[in-house]
Amino acid sequence: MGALAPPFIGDSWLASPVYINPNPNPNPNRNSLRALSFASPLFARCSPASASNSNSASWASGERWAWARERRRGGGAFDEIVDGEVFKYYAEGEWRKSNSGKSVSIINPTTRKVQYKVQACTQEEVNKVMEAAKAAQKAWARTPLWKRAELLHKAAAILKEHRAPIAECLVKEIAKPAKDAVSEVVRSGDLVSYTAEEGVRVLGEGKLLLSDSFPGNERNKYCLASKIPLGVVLAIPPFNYPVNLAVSKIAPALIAGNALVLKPPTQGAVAALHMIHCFHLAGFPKGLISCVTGKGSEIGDFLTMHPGVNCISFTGGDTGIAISKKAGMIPLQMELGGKDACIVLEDADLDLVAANIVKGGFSYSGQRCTAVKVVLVMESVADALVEKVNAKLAKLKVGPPEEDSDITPVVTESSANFIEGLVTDAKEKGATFCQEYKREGNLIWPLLLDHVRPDMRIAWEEPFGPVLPVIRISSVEEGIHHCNASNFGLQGCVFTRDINKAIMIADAMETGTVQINSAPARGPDHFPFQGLKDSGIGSQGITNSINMMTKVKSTVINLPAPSYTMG
Ligand SMILES: NC(=O)C1=CN([C@@H]2O[C@H](COP(=O)(O)OP(=O)(O)OC[C@H]3O[C@@H](n4cnc5c(N)ncnc54)[C@H](OP(=O)(O)O)[C@@H]3O)[C@@H](O)[C@H]2O)C=CC1
Ligand SMILES: O=C(O)[C@H](O)COP(=O)(O)O
Repeated sequence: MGALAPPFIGDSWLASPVYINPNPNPNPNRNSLRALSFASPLFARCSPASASNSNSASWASGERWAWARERRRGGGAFDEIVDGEVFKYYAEGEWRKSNSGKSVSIINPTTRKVQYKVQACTQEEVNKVMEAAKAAQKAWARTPLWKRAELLHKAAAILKEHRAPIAECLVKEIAKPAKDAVSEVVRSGDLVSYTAEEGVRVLGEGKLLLSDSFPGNERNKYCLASKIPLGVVLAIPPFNYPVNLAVSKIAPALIAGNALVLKPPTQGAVAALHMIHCFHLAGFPKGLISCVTGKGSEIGDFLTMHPGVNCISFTGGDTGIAISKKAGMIPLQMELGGKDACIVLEDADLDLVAANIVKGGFSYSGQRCTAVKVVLVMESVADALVEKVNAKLAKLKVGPPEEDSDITPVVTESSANFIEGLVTDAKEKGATFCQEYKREGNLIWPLLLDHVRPDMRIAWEEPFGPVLPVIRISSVEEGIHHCNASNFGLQGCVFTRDINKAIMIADAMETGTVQINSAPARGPDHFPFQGLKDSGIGSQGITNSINMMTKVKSTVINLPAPSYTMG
């Protein structure tokens, strides 16, 4: 392995490349991949030169200068979160190095080189964080609601102020297109502010129940029910929204009076650490918020089975199913995978459908749980729809995230290999390729697969990449049947001009949300967001998350004799 230069240490960083690799052929896997691809007639691959600048030396140096500019915009605010070449973890209000002496590397999906390193925290460090969280939570629960809200508003403002350096991390760690990366941070600030306001409303109210409304009772008991915190909330977000899906757990937990321990995804951890620093700068009490880093496969079980955890809010893949079996008797909020179906009827506005399929299926290269993941279109309009979608796909810009390309490299090489496996299976089983399959490293060109049949893996599995299957159906019932036969049930959508039909189809689809005449989406962030079946447990969205991170406490006033208030 080559020597790592500090990711950004003042001016000295400017002089050194992000990664100094003495090996002229640093990525042996890349050659083996290429050998594999050229061996197969299916795959026409681009040479490195033809791949939209993705690896060129000039781009690499331009990239470093842009990075340095962003760094300066951060104004040194983030200096204390990094030590040498490794980012610190956050515990008891401080940025610390792990005693493990080990780090975890974060690979830039575009360059496929080490971009950052984070601490590999130990079990002992997790124990300490949990103890501190428990102690801090007691005091926090006694902090007036308006003060909690005030701090959250402050954190939101700091987060938005530092959107540029945080967005830059998202670009480098998860290859999120530059504009989308900024949007993620701004959206996160808005989410935190909205949560503060909503929390004041939702948690500022309780319920009064009078006993004489239940048969056989007089009015001698008054029940006062209010919402109280759970204790320590463990938040585990996925790589695709490491900031937004972290704050969507952090803000509701905090406003409700809980302490919060964050385990960020490895890809996206540095963006998450920057975001946590914004909460630190806002002045939250020591120990209330912590962020422990390390591979989920190594510290995940220790965290999720820790006796100090009173609630887990998780977003990710099948890992969530395993967590739910091990977690014990604590509330769980799980948002897992999806195979979001798009049902297209004969009377649909095909231009609208095509625009939504391209945006819904291919934005962030299909790496969204709410991406359109299978199109179920009536045979009579299928040719016309496929033609319109293909015309739009041809206009997408494919390349590095720094250039704000529409299609950027997928998050890891193993993810790209998985996607390729689905494509190979579809090819072998006779799907029609509307475009040539192309791949350069982790970068996969957008691909529409027509005439997909249920015996193909892509009909059921989520690629989490820019590959979309089209299944032609001869009846609406066939489309609903395919949607409901999936083990997932996150979102779905239906396109028709007939609102009565749309509502009946929406009712019949076994998914947490159905969008009528638009692609699936989680936002706006205060809308309820939930998955049925293997897609999740519970519901998110700001109000639902606040409620989920509380429990109800009742105090009953027992009068010696019935008492009725007079008008
Ligand atoms: N429904 C939804 O809202 C969303 C669903 N997804 C789904 O997530 C998948 C892709 O995201 P991805 O991040 O790869 O998902 P993963 O399930 O692999 O990882 C999600 C998070 O869990 C952590 N983790 C891994 N192993 C464990 C463990 N044993 N215990 C506790 N935590 C663990 C990961 O950390 P580390 O990175 O260190 O491994 C990461 O922070 C897709 O299947 C997609 O459908 C993604 C986004 C949203
Ligand atoms: O994690 C995901 O993929 C999301 O929760 C989807 O959010 P979006 O619909 O806003 O992209």
